[in-house]
Order: sequence, then structure tokens, then C-alpha cells
Amino acid sequence: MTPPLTIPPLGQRDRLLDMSHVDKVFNGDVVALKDMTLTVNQGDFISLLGPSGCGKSTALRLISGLMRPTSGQILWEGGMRKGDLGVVFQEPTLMPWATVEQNVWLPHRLRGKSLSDVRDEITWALKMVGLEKFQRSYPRELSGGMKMRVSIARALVTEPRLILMDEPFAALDEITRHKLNNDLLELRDKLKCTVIFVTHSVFESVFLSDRIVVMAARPGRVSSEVTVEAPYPRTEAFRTSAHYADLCRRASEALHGAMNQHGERISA
Ligand SMILES: Nc1ncnc2c1ncn2[C@@H]1O[C@H](COP(=O)(O)OP(=O)(O)OP(=O)(O)O)[C@@H](O)[C@H]1O
Repeated sequence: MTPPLTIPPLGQRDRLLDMSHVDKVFNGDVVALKDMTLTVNQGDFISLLGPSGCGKSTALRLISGLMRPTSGQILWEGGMRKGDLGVVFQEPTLMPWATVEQNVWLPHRLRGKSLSDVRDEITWALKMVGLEKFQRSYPRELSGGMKMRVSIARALVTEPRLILMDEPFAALDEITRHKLNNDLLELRDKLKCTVIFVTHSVFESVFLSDRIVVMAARPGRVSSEVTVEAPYPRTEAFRTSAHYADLCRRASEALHGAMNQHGERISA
């Protein structure tokens, strides 16, 4: 894979997809999303931040094509092709009876490719997440963080144009979560990939992303967007800086603003 040399600054990136005026209604009356409009550009690291039930996962499922909008449309630049999308869920969802390598093979296997056909791609993806020595291990032999890395490798193995991550680190302890946040940014720096990342955490959204899309609930929609004006690479020094604290305050205010639209209360 030959990634572009750099990710251009915000405002100078090529468009990847447009979600325009999307509504999603379940069972005729549960309005999960109302008039959601979002442009995703190549190289964006977008966090979808919002209260429980505001439609973050629904938005990801619509973008992934797993579900269709009730109205509105989602259009990929140049059309969406097989392998354009990698998805990482909150649970690693690995097959316990299969080795790491066989788990990472899955997206290619579903397209009829044999393990030997794509061994190089699998080795590359495992190398990207630092697990090249664990190809023959089984999930039960891995820590929670390592299982999540396998899940990320499986999402990368088709070299997707877009990676969707639905609260991938929420179930992990704080230290592992910080480590995986750092590793994810390193990965993004290597691959120059585009990421949409769902999180409840203001701190995580500020550390990772360059755009925070704040969503409001009932009905789910975009409430505001916070641009994270901080250069990459972002290190532990950034995490403890006054600038980071200030950005977290801004994102937190935007989140409170979204929740106050409905008189909801959140804890600090
Ligand atoms: N398949 C479904 N059938 C019916 N209602 C659904 C379905 N999927 C989601 N919903 C409803 O749509 C709304 C948005 O749900 P969604 O899971 O997208 O929110 P979320 O922001 O990801 O929540 P959380 O942060 O708790 O995961 C909720 O009211 C939910 O109950």
C-alpha cells in the first residue's frame, strides 16, 4: 500500500463522502436521526460525540451500508467499492476457534480469497498493529488490548478508504485505552487513512480527532462541530498540556449545549 505523503490541512482535503439530509426512522415512529448532514473528507479523523441514544451507531451503520436511510442520501466520491470500508466494534468479535491470522483473513475470505492469496496483506495488517509475532495465536491467549488490535488489523486488511470505529476502546482499562489511542494515531500517520470514531468521551475525542461532530438526541442530529486545532503527532505531552485542557473545555461546552437543547442533565 502506498499512502499519500501527507494529509492536507482541514479545508484543503478532497471529499470522500457526503451524507445529506438523512433521516432514519425505526418501526414507523422511532426517529433515530433527523436531517443529518455531514461531509467526510479524505484524511479526516472525525469523532462523533454525543449522549446515549443520539444516533451515533445508527449514523455509522448507515455510512457502512448495513442499513438504508429512510430519506436523504449518502454518496461516496467515485462510488463505494468492495473493501472501501473497515469496521471496528466495541467488542473485538473474534472467532475463538480461529487463529489471529485466520481472523484477520475474514474480510478477504468472504470475497472468496484463499489464505495463501492474501498472506502478505494479513502479515502487513498485523505488522501495522504490532502483532506480527502472534499470527498463530488464538484469541484466548491474548489480552483485551491485543484482541482489539486484531480487530483493527482485520478492518485494515482490505486497505479501506474509510475506517468506522464504534466505541472500540470503551470496555478497556484507562492505561490500555491511552496506549491504543496513541497507537491509533501512529497508524493514521502511517496510513493517512480516514476515520470516523464514535465515543462518549470528550477527552478521547479531543486527543484523537481533528473534527468533533457533536450530536444531540431526540431526534438525533448534528448539533455543532468543534475543530481541534492541534498538530499531529499528538503525544503524552499534548494530553497533559493547557491547550488540551482548553480544547476539552470547548468540546465539553459543545456537548452540554447539545444536551441542554432538551433540558437533559449530564454529570461532569
Ligand atoms: N434496530 C433498531 N430498531 C429500533 N430502534 C432502534 C434500532 N437501532 C437503534 N434504535 C433507536 O435509535 C436511537 C439511536 O440509537 P443508536 O444506537 O444509534 O444511538 P447511540 O448514540 O449510538 O447510543 P449509545 O451511545 O448508547 O450506543 C435510540 O433511540 C435507539 O433505541
